[in-house]
Amino acid sequence: MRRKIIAGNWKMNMTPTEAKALATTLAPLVKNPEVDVVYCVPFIDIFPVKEVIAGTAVHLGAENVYFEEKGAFTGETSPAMLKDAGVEYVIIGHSERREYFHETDEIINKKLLKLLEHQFKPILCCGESLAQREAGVTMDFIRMQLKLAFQGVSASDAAKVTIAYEPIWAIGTGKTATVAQAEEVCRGIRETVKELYGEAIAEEIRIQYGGSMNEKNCKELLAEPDIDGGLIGGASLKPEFGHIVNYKAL
Ligand SMILES: O=C[C@H](O)COP(=O)(O)O
Repeated sequence: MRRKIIAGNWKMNMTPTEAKALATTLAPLVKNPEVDVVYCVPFIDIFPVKEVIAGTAVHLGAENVYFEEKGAFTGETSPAMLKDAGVEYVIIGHSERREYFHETDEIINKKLLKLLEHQFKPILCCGESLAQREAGVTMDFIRMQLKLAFQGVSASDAAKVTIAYEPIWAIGTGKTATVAQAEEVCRGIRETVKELYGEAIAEEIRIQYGGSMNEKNCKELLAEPDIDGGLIGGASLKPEFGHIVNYKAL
């Protein structure tokens, strides 16, 4: 039985002071022993958030990483830096990074390999645009994204990855995929993992849905057999995140 994983992606929100206040507000709300809860926060918020979640069950995550070990890469953050700061999960391949920062599948593959080398738990995002959905190529596109991202990754390492399915048209738009659409793609992702690594890894790997998930739609989405959690943007910045973590009680 896969454990659910509900992660907040705070994106470029929250100054260190605000981050500390948010983590403090959320502290009494995010308790659910059945769920892995992760806060993926901007680099500059890692230390203040770490201080607040110390001694709780909340896991610390980052929103990005660079794939080189160290050196003249102004503005970048290495895996060793994140490891030393206590980060456990790292988001890679988010559509915002692909679109605004021109991250290619090749870059995402390098990041995935580097994170696994350093024993992180990567959260690998994938998802189609509206044009791709309307053209009927959603699953072909995602299958390609996954095959490229997982190049060179061993089966035992693959199981450590969480895959986040995020339809681009649903991110921050208030337009959630229907439960059937989300489950269909998450099942397709599991089938792709099975093609790549076999049934045992496909059954083990966790797949999240992300895209306008909120306290109103999370219970239904999380009840689906292939949706093992959520990657939450907007709603992770509010007390609502606590309700999502306790989705069974909604
Ligand atoms: O990483 C999170 C997603 O991009 C979803 O963002 P959202 O919940 O604001 O739509």
